Amino acid sequence: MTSAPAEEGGGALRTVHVAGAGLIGASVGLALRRAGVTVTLSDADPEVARRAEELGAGKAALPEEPVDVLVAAAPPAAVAGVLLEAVAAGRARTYTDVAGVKEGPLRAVADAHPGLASLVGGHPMAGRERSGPGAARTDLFEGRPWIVTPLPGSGAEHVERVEALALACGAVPVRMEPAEHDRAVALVSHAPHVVAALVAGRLAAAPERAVGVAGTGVRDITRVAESDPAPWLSLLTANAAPVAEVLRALRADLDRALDALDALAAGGATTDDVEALLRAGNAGRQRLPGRHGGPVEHLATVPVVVPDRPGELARLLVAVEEAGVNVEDLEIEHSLGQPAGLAEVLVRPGEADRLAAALTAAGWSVHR
Ligand SMILES: NC(=O)C1=CN([C@@H]2O[C@H](COP(=O)(O)OP(=O)(O)OC[C@H]3O[C@@H](n4cnc5c(N)ncnc54)[C@H](O)[C@@H]3O)[C@@H](O)[C@H]2O)C=CC1
Ligand SMILES: O=C(O)C(=O)Cc1ccc(O)cc1
Repeated sequence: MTSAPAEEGGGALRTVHVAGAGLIGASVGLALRRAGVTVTLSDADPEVARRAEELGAGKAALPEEPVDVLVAAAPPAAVAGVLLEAVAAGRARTYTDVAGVKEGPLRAVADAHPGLASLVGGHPMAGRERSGPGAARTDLFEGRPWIVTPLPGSGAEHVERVEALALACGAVPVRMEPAEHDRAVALVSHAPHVVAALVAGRLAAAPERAVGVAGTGVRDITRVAESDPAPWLSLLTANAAPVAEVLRALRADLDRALDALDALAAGGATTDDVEALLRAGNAGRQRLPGRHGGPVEHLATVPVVVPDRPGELARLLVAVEEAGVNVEDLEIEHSLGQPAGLAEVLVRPGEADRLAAALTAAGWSVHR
């Protein structure tokens, strides 16, 4: 679908060049093309740019004229080099990036060009565990925060143009200073990643019989530990000090939890301290915004037994559609060798009873 060029702030956004056509660069290209923007793409590996073009993310070429915005979508360690080359070649009116750390890469460019008004950092808070253009999605940024980090020298029109870029990608722009950004992502993304890796690492050499009885809790808390280490190594290298600060505070919490558990194990202590840490967890989790950046959406789960036969899941989804209910999310629990799996259909709370009744009437086994 193509619409008129994106109009919000800083004038219309008509032309964008994306340097780095991997997961994020190609997703930016796809989203901008959907918004009617003309996109050109380049990559250190021309084959990657060609694949992104094939998927519809833009034309694999350098721009012939300066574009409205150049987006550096290379790994964090390469971003400053990409921006410096582009600024030297005069490729755009406004320059931005999407790297997951902001202070280091932006300072390197600002140091070479003090007071450069056309430079504004950016970081979409959306990603996937896979990389490369083949993993790109047009709707990757839909409803997600896109952190925009102006520098002291950034001009207002350039900040607005980067916000227009975020909006054209379907994201919600949020302004922060680079250092505030780096502390925030250390807290909500980088340190949690390290903790997930540490928890999952405990399982690596554990007895098979213990790992074999794992349920959904440990899967939930270790999901991101499945990611390719390379991009996370770049992020942790570039944001080491803020991440260490979060982990040091966590170490103090862990020491308090140990004291409380040791006291319980020794007998005679109350459960107050352990309860306090569990309640602090409830309070923190409650503060996480929902998928669209608003308050947490509490979805209702309708668990349905799905026989392990080809086409059964598709048949279930058709039955949900026939019930007139929108699927907000879908999770599948399935153990090897079992003749059936459990599909957890997540729907708006007001619709769960109606869906359960409709599926039961249609012959599905609903576990509620
Ligand atoms: N993967 C994720 O979940 C997210 C990543 N980001 C940021 O997006 C940026 C790109 O990450 P991904 O798309 O995930 O990685 P990716 O590995 O899918 O793509 C990066 C691309 O940059 C290219 N590249 C490397 N050096 C280059 C250079 N000097 N000039 C031009 N292209 C170059 C690589 O060949 C590769 O195709 C990173 O800075 C990352 O921090 C931001 C939000 C989420
Ligand atoms: O880790 C997270 O919180 C994500 O939601 C995915 C992600 C990974 C890397 C980024 O730079 C930004 C977002």
